[in-house]
Order: sequence, then structure tokens, then C-alpha cells
Amino acid sequence: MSAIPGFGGDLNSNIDEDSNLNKSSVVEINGQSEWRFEVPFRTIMKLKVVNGIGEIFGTELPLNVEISLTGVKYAIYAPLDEGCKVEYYCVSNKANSTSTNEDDEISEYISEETSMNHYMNLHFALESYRQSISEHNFVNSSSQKTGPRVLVVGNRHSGKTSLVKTLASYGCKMDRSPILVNLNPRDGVFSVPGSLTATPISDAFDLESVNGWGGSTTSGSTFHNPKQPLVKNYGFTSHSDNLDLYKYQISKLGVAVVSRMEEDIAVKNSGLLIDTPPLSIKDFTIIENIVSDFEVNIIVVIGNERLLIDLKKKFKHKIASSQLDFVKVPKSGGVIEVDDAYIRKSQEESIKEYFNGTIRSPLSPFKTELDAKDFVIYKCVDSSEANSNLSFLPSGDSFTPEASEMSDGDKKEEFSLDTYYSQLQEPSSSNLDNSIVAITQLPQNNKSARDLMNTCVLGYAHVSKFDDTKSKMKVLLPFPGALPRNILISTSVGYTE
Ligand SMILES: Nc1ncnc2c1ncn2[C@@H]1O[C@H](COP(=O)(O)OP(=O)(O)OP(=O)(O)O)[C@@H](O)[C@H]1O
Repeated sequence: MSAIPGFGGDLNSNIDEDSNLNKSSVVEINGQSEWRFEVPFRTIMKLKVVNGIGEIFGTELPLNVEISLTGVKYAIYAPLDEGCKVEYYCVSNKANSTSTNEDDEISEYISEETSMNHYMNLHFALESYRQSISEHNFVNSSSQKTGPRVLVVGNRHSGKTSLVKTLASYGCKMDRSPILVNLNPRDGVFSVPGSLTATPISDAFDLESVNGWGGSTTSGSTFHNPKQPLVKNYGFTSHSDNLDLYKYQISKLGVAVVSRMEEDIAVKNSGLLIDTPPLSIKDFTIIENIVSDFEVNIIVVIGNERLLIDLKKKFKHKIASSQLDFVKVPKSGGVIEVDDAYIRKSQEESIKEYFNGTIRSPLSPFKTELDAKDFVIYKCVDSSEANSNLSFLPSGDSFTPEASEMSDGDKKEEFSLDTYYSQLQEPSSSNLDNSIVAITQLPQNNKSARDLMNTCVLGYAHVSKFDDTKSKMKVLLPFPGALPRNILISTSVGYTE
């Protein structure tokens, strides 16, 4: 099958085998040390563990199996005293040879100062909690309890995502299935950036995929067990772009997660691991909302004494009634302050992977042309934009659905959509070209604002081109077949082929 422009096609063909950047090298990692390395997007590192046990953020690397990594900042940790021996070489990545300004060279060093022992202790504390809950639930079927609901907070680049990933991997190794909740819309976790997801983790992560997460059920059969995320569309990559919508989607995700746990005893015993965007004490209302929406009972603060003390003061009533515990863990010296160019590039790569798959599991996305008139399209409202522009809007230019279009439920609650979504009255190339749109579960004839807010996302599509004269849009779908005539929500997440 020929490749769709910009979406790569057969990813193996991107490897330029002739241009070896490096001859094969060997790294010996002592026990409880970690080998930290950064691989630019222009380079593919092929590595294998040839002796001992090595793990990346808790996911054990298979012995003598070569894996390919590109655009990553990782550390291989050797948990056992025997240490671990790794062989690697690098080749250039043809697909990205011109798309970034980085060097081709990898950077790497071994560090004996790792925080992994703290993270492992935290894991064992959570595991003994899960064990006691499992035993309780086994004998008391009528009064079941829930495993640890852990919220990880910290500064920007403090290693929150890496810690959550490590705890989920270790939990999975002990046959647990914790739900990994990603509340950082900047990262696409089993989905595209701009979404908030909750995913039960019952299999290892796929280290070779973008950001080391892996495929979801949208990807069909994948190398690892596909994960099945519950996706709420937020539509922006920063949580502050529409705080009301962000909080709303968090609360809806919380309701869904809590009821998911009620239905599955293995998940209920295992609890939750919640990753967050960088939050400070100024964002206390967000933290408070997350704590109540997800019934959080353990807050892990990474390397920020001040935040820990401030949060303890704010939550003293919950601490006094033993509803909430705090744990402080140090920040790892290996955490890298990634720049905006790297973040944007990895967002693009995760969108590309969503449609095109990985090296091992390439997908066949489906391109089709659709008539925009056949669809009802909404757009997420950028509240920072709205706040500055609102006063200039002529009266009557409000995006609140017409009274006749609102359902009785909405009228009763005086629910207004205009802080969250506005309908695209005139879809055009200026507002749809190169954008990611969410396909909701909601049929077009549903006029309830509340239903629109509460809908889940079936998947995402990419509008590559909008023809203004014909009012037709060229759309890329992750699956073949007709796009359901459901309401679409255009996000502010862009992608250019
Ligand atoms: N021990 C380590 N060695 C090498 N790289 C690491 C290590 N720990 C984390 N990193 C890398 O540092 C970067 C930042 O880490 P991470 O994403 O976990 O931080 P974060 O606090 O979630 O960031 P943000 O605040 O931006 O959401 C990532 O690319 C991650 O892979």
C-alpha cells in the first residue's frame, strides 16, 4: 500500500542502514545504577540487554531481543546486584532527517545516584495496601473497599509521568491492573494529545512506541495487548486554555473511573495512578477537584517540600479524618527539562502513530472525502481568547444553543454550552485545515448541550484539507469504513502532513 503523505507508511523503510552513526558499543551498568541516554528523532538506537536485568521506567527489557528507540530520553535501571550489560548501535532515521534541528548524536552517561529505590519502596507500600484490600474484599463481598487511589503532583519536569509509568509497570508485574489516568492534555496517552484518558493497565508498556506507551484498541491487534482507554476530549494541550472545560471533563472522567472500578474487582483492588500537568498551590482548586472526583486517598509530591507543606495545610481536615495520606519522594537527577520543540515533535509523532502505527505494528489509515454539510461540528472554546474578545462581540453573537434547541434537562439546569463549545456555523479551510477532530458518540439529531458535554470519544480523525468551493473535507481515519454521522468536535490540536 502506498504511504499517505506525511504519515510515513512502512516505518522500517525509514531506517538508513548504510549510514551507521556508531559502531556497536557495550555498556556495563552496575546494580542499582542507571544508564541515562537521549536519542534524537533523527537517530534510531538499536539496543539489547545481553546479560542481567534492565528496565526502563519499570518495564523490563527482554533478554537478547533488539529494540529500536528514537526521540526518547530514557534510563535503563539495573535493579539486581549483578547489574546488566547492554549492547547498542545507532542508525540514522531517514523519516526525521530534516524535520528537526537536533544533532544526530546520542548523549549518554551512567549514574549511581538514582531515585529508583524510593520509587520501588513506594511501589511495595502500595502493593501491601492492595494485598490487604484484596484479602478484605475476598471475605467481605458485601462491603468492598478500593485499592490505593494515588495522585502524583510536582513541578514542571519533576518526573511525574515517569513515576506513574514506573508504578503502573511494577503493579502490572505483580498481576495488578491499576487504572492509569492521564490528566496532562499535553501528552497523548493511548490517544492523541488534547485528550484526558483513563486506561486499565494489565500488560507491559511498549517501549518502542512514541513516549513508551503503546497501542490502544483503535490500533487493532498490536504487538502488546492493546490497552482500552476511556477518552474525554478536552481539545487543548494546556490545561489553562479552558479551565472550566478541563475541570468538567475531569469530573466526568472521575465518575466513569469510579464506576469502572465498581465493575471489576481486579481493577478495584489495584486502584488508580493519576498523572497531572505541572500544578502549584495556586492550582489548589484543580487538585481539590481531582481529589474529590477520583476519591484520591494518597497524594505523592515529587521533590517539592513547599508544595507538600501547603497541601497538607489545605487538606488538614482530610488528614485528621484519615481520608488522605501524603508521601514525598525525591526528584530523580535524570529528569530532563524538555524544550517546546521536543514536546511539539513528540506530539506530532504520537498523532502520526495514532493513525499509522509503530514499526512493529503498522496500520492502514483510511483517507476519504466528506461533505461538511452532512456534519454538525463544534469547536472547543479557548477561554483565554474568549475573555479578551467577549466585550467586543455584538449582542446576539452568543454561541448558546437556541432555546428551542435545548432539551428540557438543559433548560431546568440553565446549562449553557458557550463556555465550553461553540458550533462551527461556517466550516472552512481557515478553521478546519490540518486539525484533529474528535468523533463523539452522539448522533447529530441530539440537541442536548448536556449530552454533548458528557459524550465519550469514539476516536479522532485528521482533516488535512478543506475545499471551500465544494465545502468538502479530506479526512484521515484510523479505521477503514464510513465515518459515523455523529457530532464532531474540532480541537485546537493541529497536525500538518
Ligand atoms: N531517570 C531518568 N533518566 C533519563 N531521563 C529521564 C529520567 N526520568 C525522566 N526522564 C525523562 O525526562 C523527561 C521529563 O520527565 P517526565 O515527563 O516524567 O516529567 P514530568 O514531571 O511528567 O514533566 P511535565 O511537568 O512536563 O509533565 C522525559 O523525557 C523523561 O523520559
